[in-house]
Amino acid sequence: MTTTTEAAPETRSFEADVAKLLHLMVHSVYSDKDVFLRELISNAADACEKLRYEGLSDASLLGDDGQPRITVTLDPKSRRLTIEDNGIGMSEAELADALGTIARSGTKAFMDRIAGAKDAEGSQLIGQFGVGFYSAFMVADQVDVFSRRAGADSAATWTSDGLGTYTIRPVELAEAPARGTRVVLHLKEEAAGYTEDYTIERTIKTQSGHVPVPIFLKDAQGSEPKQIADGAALWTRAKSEITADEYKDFYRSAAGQFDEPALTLHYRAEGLHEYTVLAFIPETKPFDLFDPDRAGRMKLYVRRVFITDEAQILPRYLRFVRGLVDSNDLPLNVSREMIQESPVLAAIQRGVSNRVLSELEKLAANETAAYLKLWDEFGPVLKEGLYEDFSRRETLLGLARFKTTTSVGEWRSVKDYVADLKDNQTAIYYATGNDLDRLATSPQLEGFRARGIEVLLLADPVDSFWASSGIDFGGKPFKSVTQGISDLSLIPLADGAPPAAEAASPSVTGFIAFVKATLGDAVSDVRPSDRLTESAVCLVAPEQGMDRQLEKLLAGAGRLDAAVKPVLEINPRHALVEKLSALEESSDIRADAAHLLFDEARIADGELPLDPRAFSARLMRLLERGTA
Ligand SMILES: Nc1ncnc2c1ncn2[C@@H]1O[C@H](COP(=O)(O)OP(=O)(O)OP(=O)(O)O)[C@@H](O)[C@H]1O
Repeated sequence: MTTTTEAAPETRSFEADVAKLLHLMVHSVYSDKDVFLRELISNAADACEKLRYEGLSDASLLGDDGQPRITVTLDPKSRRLTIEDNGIGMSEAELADALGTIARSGTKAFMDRIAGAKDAEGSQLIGQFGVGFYSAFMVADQVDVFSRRAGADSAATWTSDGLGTYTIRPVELAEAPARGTRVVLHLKEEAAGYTEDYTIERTIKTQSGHVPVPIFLKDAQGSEPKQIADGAALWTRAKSEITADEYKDFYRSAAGQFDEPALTLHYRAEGLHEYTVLAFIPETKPFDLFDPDRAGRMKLYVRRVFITDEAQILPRYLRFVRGLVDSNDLPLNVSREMIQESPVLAAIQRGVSNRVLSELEKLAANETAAYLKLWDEFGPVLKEGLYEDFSRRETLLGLARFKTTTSVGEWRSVKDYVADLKDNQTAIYYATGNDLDRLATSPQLEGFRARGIEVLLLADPVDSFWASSGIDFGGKPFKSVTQGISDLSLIPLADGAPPAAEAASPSVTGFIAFVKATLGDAVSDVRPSDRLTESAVCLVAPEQGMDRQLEKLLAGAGRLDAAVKPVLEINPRHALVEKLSALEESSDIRADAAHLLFDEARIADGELPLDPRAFSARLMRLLERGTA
């Protein structure tokens, strides 16, 4: 006999993020409300799988009920829908923790995005988020959860109307399941359809027919439960017997995604190690793909028992792949930590990673359009591998696709690029920046265009890092267009004009020396440019310096103490430069012009003038002269 029911119920407020999420959920125009059932069944199945795992080391947790089961009960009269499992259950503290907060990372940022989105877009975003337990409030105006943790001799209940607070109190054991969790939905009037036998059976079969726990349906209190899903793990069946729809449903329920899988990979590895892989590449990016805390989403099973989803089966740059690996060789009765260190797991990690990449290669070779769509979504993540995974660098570079100065919006591979090298071209040139359109018009590219040299336009933040990490393709190094004296002078201009140094007249050479003396320490050099054909000036990095974009990124993140002084390049053929060079040496316009040219180059690079006040004073002076 327990006395727990005498304890007063405790009412608590939801964490701010939950309250926001609930508000969004209830008010969303989200049309596909059926997903609440998928979410609750997936939680119930997870709970059964957790128990199966804990039961391995402590059989007493299973007691005399070793068969995992999910039971859905319909009660049209009182408009209630109940989902019950005999899984791991939750203690009172766990109830408060799990159903009062949101543990997932990136939630805050996600909420802000939804709040800023328009209606239709917002509901699409909710879809990407994987709505979780709280989706119950899309169809219910009250939710009661009764739970008893496996092995515990107490039970508790959680109840809420989803409007800001929830209440938790201990309950008599008889009120809760003997083990596990019962979720009771008090359905809203317009959601009464969810007590219809046919609707629920169809919804469960399509959404959750392949969860690895059997599902039973009871069509009224007390009636005999009917099994509607057998809990056979889909991945153990032969590939030839599984339809595309079955894969899709499994993917959706396992990954909590709403899209179609862009690529499905199902195979059995045999030989030294035996394991089955069922993995999916989604069609669209999950919302938290770039959240630094986002871990991989591949589950590890051992002989159909779920072990962990933290085994990092795939490297970080493949974190968009969802699915599972079921191993036959890993020991079941060791801790998760020991499994992490097992050489078998290391072999699986290697094998699966290589296989995913080789499937991507195949797709790239055989189904270009599908591959490019996938690259569009996940390319920026895959490119992280170029500096994180040296052993697979070549493969990853082969998979990479780029927009370039000559590709007119199409994607090009490095192989395509190298096939079109100009005579004497010894490097693969690239320009980095934040924005593709602005990059395409940057002055540094002019000389490359004028020589017909293709330049890769790299606009993802990750690009500055890998591109400047000493990477090459077939012996051709990657070189930034802002870096060093490029070997451009060796490649003739399309119009046959001579290289810059030869093009510079003595007066221009004199003017360049004057600019250098005037700017002093602000620059590391001033020189005639082979890069420029239309603009008068641009900034580049010195020969040994870092790519300018990378330097800016590092300096912005406080990771660089003193930025290296840039080189100012001057176009000796530019009309303005010729005019300035022709001015009397005593002309006081020359000094102002030297500073203004430097500031102009900074602005073209997306920076502020070095000294904004001095800049405007100089500009004013020149304008006044011009209008005098
Ligand atoms: N039936 C259940 N049995 C045991 N614990 C549960 C059950 N339902 C929910 N929980 C607990 O509540 C937590 C929150 O559930 P919720 O569905 O919101 O998110 P999640 O399952 O962690 O994430 P996701 O929906 O992305 O898979 C779960 O992580 C789990 O700890």
